[in-house]
Amino acid sequence: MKILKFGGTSVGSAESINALLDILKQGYEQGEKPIVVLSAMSGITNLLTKMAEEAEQGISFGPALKELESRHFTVVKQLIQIKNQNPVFTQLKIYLNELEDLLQGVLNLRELSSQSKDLIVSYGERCSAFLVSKIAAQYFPESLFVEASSLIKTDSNFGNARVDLQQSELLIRQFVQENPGKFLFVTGFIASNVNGRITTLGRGGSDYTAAIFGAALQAEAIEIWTDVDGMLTADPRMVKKAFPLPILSYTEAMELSYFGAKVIYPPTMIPAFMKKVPIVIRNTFNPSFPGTIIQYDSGRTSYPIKGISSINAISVINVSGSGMIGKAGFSGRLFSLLAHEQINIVLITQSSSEHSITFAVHPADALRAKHLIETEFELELLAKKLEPPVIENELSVLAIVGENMKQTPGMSGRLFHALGRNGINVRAIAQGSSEYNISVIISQADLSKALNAVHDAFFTALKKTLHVFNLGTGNIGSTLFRQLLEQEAFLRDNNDIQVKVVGMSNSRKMLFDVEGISLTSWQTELDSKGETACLETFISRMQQLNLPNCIFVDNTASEEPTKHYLKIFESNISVVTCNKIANSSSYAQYKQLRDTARRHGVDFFYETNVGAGLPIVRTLKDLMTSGDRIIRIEAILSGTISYIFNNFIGDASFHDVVKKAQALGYTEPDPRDDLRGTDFMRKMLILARDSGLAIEAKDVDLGAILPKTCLDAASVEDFYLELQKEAAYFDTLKEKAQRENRAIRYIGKLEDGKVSIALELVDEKHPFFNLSGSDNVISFTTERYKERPLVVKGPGAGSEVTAGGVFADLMNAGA
Ligand SMILES: NC(=O)c1ccc[n+]([C@@H]2O[C@H](COP(=O)([O-])OP(=O)(O)OC[C@H]3O[C@@H](n4cnc5c(N)ncnc54)[C@H](O)[C@@H]3O)[C@@H](O)[C@H]2O)c1
Ligand SMILES: N[C@@H](CCO)C(=O)O
Ligand code: NA
Repeated sequence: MKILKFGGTSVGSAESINALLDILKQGYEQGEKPIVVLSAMSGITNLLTKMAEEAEQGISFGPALKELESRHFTVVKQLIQIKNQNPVFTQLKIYLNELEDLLQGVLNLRELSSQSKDLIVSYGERCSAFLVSKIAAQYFPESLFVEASSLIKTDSNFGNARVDLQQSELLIRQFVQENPGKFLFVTGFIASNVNGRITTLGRGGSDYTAAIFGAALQAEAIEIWTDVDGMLTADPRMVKKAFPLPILSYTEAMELSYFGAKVIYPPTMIPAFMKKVPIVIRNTFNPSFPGTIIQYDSGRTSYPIKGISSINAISVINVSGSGMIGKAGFSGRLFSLLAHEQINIVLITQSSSEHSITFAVHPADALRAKHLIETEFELELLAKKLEPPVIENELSVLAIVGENMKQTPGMSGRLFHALGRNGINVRAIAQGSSEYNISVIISQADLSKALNAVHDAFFTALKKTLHVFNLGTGNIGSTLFRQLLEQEAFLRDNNDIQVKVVGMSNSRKMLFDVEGISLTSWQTELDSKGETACLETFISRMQQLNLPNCIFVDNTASEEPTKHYLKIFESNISVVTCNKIANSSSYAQYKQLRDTARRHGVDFFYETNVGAGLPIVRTLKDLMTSGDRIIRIEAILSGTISYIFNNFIGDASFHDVVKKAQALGYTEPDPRDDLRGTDFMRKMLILARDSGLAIEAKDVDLGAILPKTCLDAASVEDFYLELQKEAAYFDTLKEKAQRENRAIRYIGKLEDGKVSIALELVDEKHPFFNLSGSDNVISFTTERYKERPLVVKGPGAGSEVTAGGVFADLMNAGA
C-alpha cells in the first residue's frame, strides 16, 4: 500500500488534474489503489484566509467567493461528463453556501477566532478532494471521498494543532479495514479536536496527513507529488548545475530543507521517520523521473556529500569579553534569554578561548536580540566584563550536508579550498560532532560564487569551470580561442575542466556572456552584439559578476591593461598574460604585483613573456625555488631577429626578411619594438628580476642592430623605408659574416649582476651557431649546472606556440 499526496499545483487546473489521473491510471492498471491525499487547489488556502481576515475588517468577500466558485466549477465543466455534473455542482454549492454563511457571520460580528478561521480554510481541501474523487470515479468506480477531519484527532490548538498520533492511527486503520477495496481520496491538512471541531495542521499540513496515514498503515512508501523533480543538490536559482538528489536520509533531508529547499516541511516527516516509511518526492509534470527517496539510512551515492544548503540573508551577533572566560552558565543565560523571546538561533560558534560567542539569527530578529542582551547583561557591560554586542549584516550561511562525510576525511579541506581559492572570506564556521553538516558564514555578495565553487568541488563530473575574461583578439587572442575550441572535448574528457570565455574585448568592442561566448562565432558576435570597448567597464563588470575560478587574460601589447593588474589581484582574480609590459616597467611595480598576487592567493603567470611557449620562465623559477643559483645566462630571445639572421643569406634583402617576419606573426604589433632591441631587453630584464636582481630597464646595456636613421624612424612605414635605404649597411654585415663563415647573432648575457645585449658574429663552434626559423635558445649556467649548462631551445615566436603557452598557463592558473 502506498500513500500518494498531491500538492496545490497538482490539483490547480484541469491540465494538472489530468496529469494526476494519468499517474493514478498507470498504477491502477497494475492493480494499485493507493490512498490519495489532496491539498487545496493552488492559491485557494491563501484566498480563504484573505476572505476571512477581510470579512473581519468589514470588507466584502463576494468577489473572492465568486472566484473560488469559478476555479472549481471550471474544472467540473472540463473534466466531468455533462450527465454526471449535476450532483457535483450540488455538493460544491452546498460547501460554498456553508462557507458564505460562515463568512457572513464573521462580517456581521467583525470577529474572527482561530477556530472559525480553521473551519473556513478547511473548505479548500474539502472542495478539491471531493472534486478530484468525483473526476476519478469516472475511471475508478470504487473511488471514495474521505474527510480526514474525522480520522485525524488533535488538541484544540487551532491553526497549528498537535496530533494525537495513537488515536489517529487507530481510527485510520479501522476506517481502511471497514472499506476494503475502496480507492480513497482524502483531504489533507484538516483534522478535528475531541469535540469534533475542525482544526488544521499548520505549515506543510497535507504532507503531514500523508505521513500520518503512511505511518498508520505501515505503507510501503509515501509519494509527495509536486512540481519539481526532487530535492536538489543546491538552490537552483543560484546554481545552474544543481541536480535532483536520488537518495537522502531523513536527517539529511531535514538539514537540506531547513536551509531553504522548500519541497517538504521536515517536521511533517516525523511519523514516517518513526515507522521507517520511505518518502519519495515526485514530479507530477515529469512522472517518468524517479525523484528523490528520503529513507531511514543515508544510502550511498557517488558523491561524498548530499547537498549544499544556504540561507541568503543572515545576521551575526558577536558577544565578547573577559567576563565570559571560564564562567559556567554564561551561554545558558544568553541563549535561554533569546529562546524565551522566540528568537531562533541559526548557528553558534565559540572559540575554545571562551572569549567570544558568535551566533547567527534572522535579520529581522537581530536588533531585538542585541537590545535583549544589552538589558540582560547591563551590569557586566557597565563593569566592562563584556563588550557591547556587535551585529554584522549582509551575511549568508552555506552548509555542506551529508551523513557519509563522517567516514570521509578531507571534506572540510575541499570546502575551504574551494572558498579560499576564490577569495571568499569565511566569517564563522560551525560543525557539529555528528559531522553531517559543516556550515560557514560568508558575505552575502559572495554567496552565489561560493555556492557554485563548492558545488563544482563536490558534485560536477566536471571538476570545474574556468571563467575567462580575455583582452586582445589579435594574433594571439584569436589563436587562443581556436585552440580552446579544438581542445574542448579533450579537456572535458581527460581533465574534467570546462573553459568558458565569459568576457572578451579588443580596442573597439567588448562582449559578455556568463554562459560562455561561442568560440565558433565570437568574431561576428563581438562585431554585431559587442558594446563599445571600455577597459574600466570591462574590469568592473568582471568584478561585479564575481564568478568562481575566474582568470583575466591579457593578450594585448598595451600598457593600459597592466595598470589594472593590482586591482584585479585585489579582487582575487588570477592574471595570465603574454604582454611583457607589466613585468618590464619599474622594479617597484614588478615587486608590488607579485606581493599583491601572493597576498590574495591568486596566480600571476606569464610564461610567454620570454621565448613564447618554451619553458623558460618556469625553468628559471624551478631553479630558484629549489635553491640553485644563477651564475650566467646567455640567450637569444628575439624570435624575430633570430628569424631575420637565419634567413638574411644569399640574395635576400634585409627589408624583405623583416617584412616576412612580420607576416609570419613573429614580430611585436610594432616591429620596431623587436629591431630596436626593446622586446629582447624586456625579456632579459624579466629573467634578471626573476633570478633575483632588482634592476631597471636603464641598467641593461643594449647594443643596436640598426643604424641611427632606422632607429629614429617616426612610423612603421618610415621604418620600412629606412630599412630599404640602408640596404648597403646590412649587406656589408652579411658579406662579412659569409666571408668569415660565421653567423650573425643578437645575444643577451646576464653575469655578475649585469645585463647586456649585443650583436655578435659567432663561428661554428659556438653553441648558438646552429639555429633556424624563429629559434630562441637560452643557456643557464648555475651552481648545479656548472660543467655543462641547462639549455632550452626551439621556436620562440609565432601565434601557435605563444597561444599554446598562454593556454598552458591558463590550465595551471585554474588548477
Ligand atoms: N607574436 C608572438 O610570437 C608573441 C610571442 C610572445 C608574446 N607575444 C605578445 O602577445 C601580445 C599580443 O600580440 P599580437 O600579435 O596578438 O598583437 P595584435 O596586435 O595582433 O593584437 C592585439 C590585440 O589587443 C587589442 N588591444 C590593444 N589595446 C587594448 C586595450 N587597451 N584594451 C583592449 N584591447 C586592446 C587589440 O585590439 C588587438 O585585438 C603582445 O603583448 C606580444 O608581446 C607575442
Ligand atoms: N616579437 C617577439 C615575440 C615573442 O615574444 C619576438 O620576436 O621574439
Ligand atoms: Na616561455
